[in-house]
Amino acid sequence: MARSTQAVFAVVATRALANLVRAQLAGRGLGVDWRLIESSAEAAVPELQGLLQAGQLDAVIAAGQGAEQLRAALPVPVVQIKVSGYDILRALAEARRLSPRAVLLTRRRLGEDILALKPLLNLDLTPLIYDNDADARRHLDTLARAAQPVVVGSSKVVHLAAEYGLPGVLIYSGESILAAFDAALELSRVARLEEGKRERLDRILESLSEGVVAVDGEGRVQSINPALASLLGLSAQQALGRQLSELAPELQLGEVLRSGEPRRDEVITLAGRRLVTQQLPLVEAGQQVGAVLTLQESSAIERADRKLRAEARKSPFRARYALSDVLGESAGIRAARELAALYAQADAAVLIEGESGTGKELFAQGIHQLSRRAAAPFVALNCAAFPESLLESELFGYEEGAFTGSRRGGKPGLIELGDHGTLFLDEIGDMPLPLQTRLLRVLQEREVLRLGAAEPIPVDVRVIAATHAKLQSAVAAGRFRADLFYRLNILSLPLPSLAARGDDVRLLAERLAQDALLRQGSALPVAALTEPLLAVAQGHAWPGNVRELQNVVERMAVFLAASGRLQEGDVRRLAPELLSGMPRSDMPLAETAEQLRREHALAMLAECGGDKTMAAHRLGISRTTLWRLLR
Ligand SMILES: Nc1ncnc2c1ncn2[C@@H]1O[C@H](COP(=O)(O)OP(=O)(O)OP(=O)(O)O)[C@@H](O)[C@H]1O
Repeated sequence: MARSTQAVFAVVATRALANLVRAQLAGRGLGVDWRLIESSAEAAVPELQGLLQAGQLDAVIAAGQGAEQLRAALPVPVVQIKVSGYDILRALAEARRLSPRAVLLTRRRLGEDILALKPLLNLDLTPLIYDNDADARRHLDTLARAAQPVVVGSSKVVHLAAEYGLPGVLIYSGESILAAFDAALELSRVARLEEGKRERLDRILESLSEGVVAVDGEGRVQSINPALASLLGLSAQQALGRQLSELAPELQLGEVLRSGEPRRDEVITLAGRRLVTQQLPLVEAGQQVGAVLTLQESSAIERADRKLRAEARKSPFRARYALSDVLGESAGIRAARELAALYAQADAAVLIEGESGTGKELFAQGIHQLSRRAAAPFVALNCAAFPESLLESELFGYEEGAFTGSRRGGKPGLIELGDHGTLFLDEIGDMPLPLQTRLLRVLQEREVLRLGAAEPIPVDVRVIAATHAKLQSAVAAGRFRADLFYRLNILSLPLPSLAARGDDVRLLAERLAQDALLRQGSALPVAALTEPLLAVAQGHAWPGNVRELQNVVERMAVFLAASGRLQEGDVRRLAPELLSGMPRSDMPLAETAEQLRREHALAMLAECGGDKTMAAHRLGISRTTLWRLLR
């Protein structure tokens, strides 16, 4: 249906009103296309329907009962020309000019308050009501025989009055007609907006490969998209208005219509296909007005699920930490942070040396995040965690058929997946010699050869390697290739152990405790955890560094959140490793002996369940000596 760009109105009016419309509207720029149908409402219906089908009708304007009839017959806005108080006054004044007597002949009582002003008009006015044409004629016949007044009324009344030789005055005014045009303009503007929205929605529904159907409160199809209609072997047009359950008994929305509750992910079989349905109530202004059902092929969902999982597998290739996540204010950690920030600006290989748990991966991520490679992948691999063959295929990937059981289409290795990004190789010292040779080739040639492949693939990765042991001794022992060592150790970043970081232990313990308590949902102050912990851990060597501290804090937080209180005795019981730790290598001998004595005493105290008298007795010392030791 071609639609005209300008709004098109039809005015339906008879005789006197038609003349007024012509006189009022001719030559006026109304910004609309309008036509006058000079006939009764009933007789105008076929012509109006024709206009509607041709897309040439936005609104109809008519008067009185005719407007009501047209509203019932047409699916377009119908605006009624209203009679205002001013119209009545104007018509009565006009009547007064023609005669001192007038009759207001209308279907309904009109302008009661205006009629109250009758004495002012100096007019002998009688209001009369009529029901139908015969009734109107009866009144007019009586009037013609007797008083011979002027008759004020609708177009039809004026026409009938003329038949009885009575002068008539039309009750409508030009202003009422213009007001009706304004109302029609507004209505058609809103209707066009609504239609535009509906059309857009239809286009969207048409473009969906999923089936969609909406029903009204009685389960009748209000809207259906071609995907579902064709599944049902119908056109959308054929399905409209019919009961959905008749079209396809498998598609049930009755339960949703009854309960107003959505039903999700139900599996049905329709036309021999396994489909997953979603059924939702349709609610407008708080009222349930129907329900909507969508259908999707289960195989499409499975495909999407596989794809999502594959995507999710890729996401670990992102760095989660920045250098700002490296906590600590000790000179050692500050220097390391500054060095790392500097290295981030370069693109050469970095070798991070530090004990286990000192934050080597954290620093590697931080460097990547601050480097020009930040938007590309950060791929981490622990070389100590895999046997040689697996490590090789993980790193370099393989071609289809490279070995029995190799995946179809082959598999890219981490070096390839880290293209344009950073490859973090933890525990590089544990990399077997043959793989060291292959890695060296990647770094020299900037290309990777998948296992079983003939052609290398160019790659651009920055390598950050890490080691807990001095790599140089592995080189000296012949376990690590010297040339690879020099390739990796261009920028070297030594990380201090936690024990060498002084006050950082407290700072880290406090920050970690804060996070751990939050995770436990505890509102207890951080000091309730850190004070007893740090008191017991004094002098502890922290061989597991920050990771060890993290674990201990986590354990204490769980206990504290559950019991509401943490005492030194609890710490000793929960973290006995804090007592049996080896003295640190950088301690003077006197301190070492002191620490060993204290730890032994603490262990005994823990064994005695915190009973100091018993612990002192078993240690063979006085309570005072024990107290001094533990101070
Ligand atoms: N300075 C620090 N500030 C905050 N958290 C830290 C710091 N150092 C380490 N961590 C945390 O300690 C844990 C261990 O760090 P990371 O894995 O980086 O250490 P690593 O040296 O790579 O250990 P490993 O050699 O055992 O793999 C991580 O959870 C990390 O976030």
